[in-house]
Amino acid sequence: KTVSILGVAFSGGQAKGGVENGPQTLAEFGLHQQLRDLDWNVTVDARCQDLTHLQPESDPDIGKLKKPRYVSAVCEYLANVVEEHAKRGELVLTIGGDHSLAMGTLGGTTRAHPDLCVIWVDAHADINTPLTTDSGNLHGCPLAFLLGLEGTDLPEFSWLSPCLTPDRLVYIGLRDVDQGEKRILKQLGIKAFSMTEVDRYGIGQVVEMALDHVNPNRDRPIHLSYDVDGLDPSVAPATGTPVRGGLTFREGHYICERLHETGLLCAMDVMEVNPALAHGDIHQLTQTVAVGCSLVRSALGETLL
Ligand SMILES: N/C(=N\O)NCCC[NH3+]
Ligand SMILES: [Mn+2]
Ligand SMILES: [Mn+2]
Ligand SMILES: [Mn+2]
Repeated sequence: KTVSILGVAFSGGQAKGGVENGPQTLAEFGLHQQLRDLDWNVTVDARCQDLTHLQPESDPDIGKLKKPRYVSAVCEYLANVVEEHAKRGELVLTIGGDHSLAMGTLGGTTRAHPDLCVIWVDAHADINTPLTTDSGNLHGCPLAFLLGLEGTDLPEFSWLSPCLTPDRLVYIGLRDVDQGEKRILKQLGIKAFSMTEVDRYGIGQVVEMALDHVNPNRDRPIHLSYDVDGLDPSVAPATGTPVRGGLTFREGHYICERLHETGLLCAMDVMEVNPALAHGDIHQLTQTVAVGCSLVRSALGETLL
């Protein structure tokens, strides 16, 4: 079994510097060898390492959207690389970088696995459209583009055809959803297990209900898109938009352990690790990087016993 690791040093979907160093910090923490030790054949694809050459000379806002052409170009490139690895039957592991990259990862994996389902672990819904976004930061919008929602049919994103339907998406960990996003979730009937449901039912039940919703016969490939801010800030402090009341260390890992058990994981994204936001505290940095690596190990088969 082969896992292809794509480190994508990209921060264009949001405004805080440092998230582009996520991939390197996880690599330096030893992630690659850790996966080899779990009997994975690890290939590291460096093509997405540094995509700064894709940044256009000028990239004026489109409406509120910031750096639209840069984000689009990076995601288009990433989608092609992800597609290549996914079509070879490899598990595609993308280390970000900000969550706008999901337009690339899911853009690529859905070409190889059109019947896939998505488990989106995040404090945020990341489903703002160009019309509902406040900040214009595209890391808050990837799912709107992937679902082809109103206003996402921009010529600058013409390479990305809608590749996801609402019934194939389920969230775990939501607790900071914009008003416009709440409307969209309701209108589209998208299943979301917020932290309220995690507390009400427990993570074990939540993951089963999530799988029952998007993968009732347990026969669809699963793309796990993991924003580390889904975890509580006490667990993963070095991230751009921390929100209190998140998943515990164990809840965060249980999701990965359970998804490994399905044997259906085709891709995993680990997004929004920002080493620059450790508040100068080496422990907060190490803690966040360590949890990023352990989430991956759990999704790739590491067990406690
Ligand atoms: N981390 C973020 N998304 O996952 N930030 C953007 C969301 C703001 N509504
Ligand atoms: Mn996110
Ligand atoms: Mn988030
Ligand atoms: Mn709890």
